[in-house]
Amino acid sequence: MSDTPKIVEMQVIPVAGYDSMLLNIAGAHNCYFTRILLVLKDSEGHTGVGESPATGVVLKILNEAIPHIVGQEIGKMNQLVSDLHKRDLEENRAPQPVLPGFRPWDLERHHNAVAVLETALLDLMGQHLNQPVAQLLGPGKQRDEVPVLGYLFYIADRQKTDLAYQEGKVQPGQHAWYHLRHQEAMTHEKVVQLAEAAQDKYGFKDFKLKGGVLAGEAEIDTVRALKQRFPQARITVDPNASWSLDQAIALCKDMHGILSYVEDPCGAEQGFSGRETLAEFKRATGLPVATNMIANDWRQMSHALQLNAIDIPLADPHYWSMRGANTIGTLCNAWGLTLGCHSNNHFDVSLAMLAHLGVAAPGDITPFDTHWIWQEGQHLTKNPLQIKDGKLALNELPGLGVELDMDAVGIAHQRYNTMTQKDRDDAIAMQYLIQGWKFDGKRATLVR
Ligand SMILES: O=C(O)[C@H](O)[C@@H](O)[C@H](O)[C@@H](O)C(=O)O
Ligand SMILES: [Mg+2]
Repeated sequence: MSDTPKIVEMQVIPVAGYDSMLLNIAGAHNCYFTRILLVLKDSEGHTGVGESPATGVVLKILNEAIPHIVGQEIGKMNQLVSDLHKRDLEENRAPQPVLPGFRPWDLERHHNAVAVLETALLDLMGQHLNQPVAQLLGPGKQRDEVPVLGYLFYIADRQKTDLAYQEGKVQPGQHAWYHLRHQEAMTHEKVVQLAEAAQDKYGFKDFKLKGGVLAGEAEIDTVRALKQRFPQARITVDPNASWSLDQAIALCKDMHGILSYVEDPCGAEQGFSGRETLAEFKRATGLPVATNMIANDWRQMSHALQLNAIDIPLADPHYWSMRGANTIGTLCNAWGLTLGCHSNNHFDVSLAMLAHLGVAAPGDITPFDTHWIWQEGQHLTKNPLQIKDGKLALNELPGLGVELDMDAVGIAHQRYNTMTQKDRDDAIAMQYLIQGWKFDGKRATLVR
């Protein structure tokens, strides 16, 4: 049996990039977002990479995994991933520090370690086989392009803080989007202006509004304004389950033809799980439901499907893993559901991960989430994919198809090292806007 290449080096590199003061139920994004790059080098001279959300727990799990990975053959990928999953679960079972600004869907972050290892190994395996990662997922490549949506946020006034947000100064010849994405946008008009600039720059046909920020009625009015400006667009809103079931029904029941689907309109309440309240919401409104909060492992997924609670599972490869998310795509195709993909702020390695997942997903897919438009320009690879006409397309390279720009990675790593608060905590920036602000999953961020 011929050996496959051996892993000769494993680097775990936390990095930070600039972010805008984007608002959501957890508060306001700080001026930096953090990610982890996992870099594997093998005896054939190939470099495999993966990107993950960054928490101290994920860093700890990955760094402790190094001696278990280096020296192993890439052909043992499944064994290496499942062994790490077992160690990850043990880490999970240990009493976890309650993260500041803790949010129920943060738990999946701890599976990030397993997912990012699998991604880097798939990158190496693809290079060894001279195939794109998409061909190693499920039934292989299904399409050439992946539709992605314009992910819109209300943006707070960064000048009310002393945090190091980018000003986004108008540069001659630069697209207006690069200025607007740093400016306050708290009205329907300003959000529509963001959508117009994003559509002009990236060609989006569909939009998602991050809700859970203003009163539900105001956010529905913003959705109406977006639909009026872009009558052909599929539009959704995601209040991260901060609306009560009754409130969600009242806000959405008359939105047929305006909202194409709703993401996590409600969640656990009064002893009922989010799976149960979403099922009731669907029955009451007839609107399709997407989620990245209540169907985040196979046990939750089974209950969600038995209750007919969801239509669009947002399978994020950063916690399901690339192959886990692709399996959900297979399940969606067989069971009449529609695959979507959740995102957090990310760099261009994650952009490539989303693209390979989308290219290989069987059946119909809904436009994938991506936060890339908020970070585009901060490249950590030499050849980032581009969003054109609202779509992503793979390049011709094997594996993940990315080549790290180690100078840029070094700068982003240094930026991470300068940060005092490294784990995400949206309450910090939010407390500049509302003194003493605390996270409350059932109260919109600015409704205090
Ligand atoms: O503020 C954000 O970037 C979003 O609220 C995310 O934290 C969140 O996970 C979002 O992407 C989602 O779809 O729920
Ligand atoms: Mg969501």
